[in-house]
Amino acid sequence: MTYAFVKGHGTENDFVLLPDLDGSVHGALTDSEMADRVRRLCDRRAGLGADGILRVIRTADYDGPDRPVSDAEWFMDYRNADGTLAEMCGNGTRVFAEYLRSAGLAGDEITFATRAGDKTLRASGDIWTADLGSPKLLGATQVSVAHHFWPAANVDMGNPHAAAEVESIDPEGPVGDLYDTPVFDEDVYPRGVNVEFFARVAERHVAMRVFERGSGETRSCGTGACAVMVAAAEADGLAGERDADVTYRVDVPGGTLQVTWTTDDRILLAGTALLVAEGTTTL
Ligand SMILES: N[C@@H](CCC[C@H](N)C(=O)O)C(=O)O
Repeated sequence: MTYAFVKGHGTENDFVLLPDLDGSVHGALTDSEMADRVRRLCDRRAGLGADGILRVIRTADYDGPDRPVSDAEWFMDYRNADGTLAEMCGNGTRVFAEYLRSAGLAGDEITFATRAGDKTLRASGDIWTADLGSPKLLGATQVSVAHHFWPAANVDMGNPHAAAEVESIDPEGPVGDLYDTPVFDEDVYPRGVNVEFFARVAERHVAMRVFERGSGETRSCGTGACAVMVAAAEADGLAGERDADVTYRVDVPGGTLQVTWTTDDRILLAGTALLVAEGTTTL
């Protein structure tokens, strides 16, 4: 079977988009067949290569796991490179919105469904800003790599994060090459976790690396950048009531994101979204 794909990325967190505009292209697959297809597509040697898949489907046509309850026309069916489902993908929301705009299916503002609820995005030129809703600060936890241990903030952005402040994110330092999953508390995160390491660059400016659940180390993670911002802001005493919005610059290996925590407790993630290729595949 041959079907269409589009390749895109947000700060080099890359995705294969699968337009499934009437639900008939991938809808006939069982869950395990779909997971196999995702792994084949994301394979960086034998496939197209991606950190995850964004299936573009009408909410009413989606009949798979975690069916959203939403009046929004479109559903972002996100899957990690290992075939697992995730609730949310921050960079993915921008790339998904850019696809809908470029296909003439949306304008500069759109609300669509995700497994973590409806999300609204607005574009200004090639920068999309996603309103990812209120973060949940769930206390302190711990992560470790190669017998180095760090306290981490447990932040829920719709999906789970452990954000650890470190002296340096240099791969030559204690954080290392992040080939393997950092050790985390499985009682706190029974369904796995995305682990971020961040270091201070300047006031309200941090740099991070991430090991993503289901994808390994990636060049960027939007919800991870939000979790890092929330952890840094909490450490800076800004997690309580704010009388003005607070913005942090978050550098990732693939670029730069801006994260704003508003006075009404919403997290706004701003960054680029680029579509770089389209074609057909038999994978
Ligand atoms: N890269 C994404 C997060 C994708 C999901 C994550 N790996 C998970 O399993 O929760 C982002 O930009 O937020």
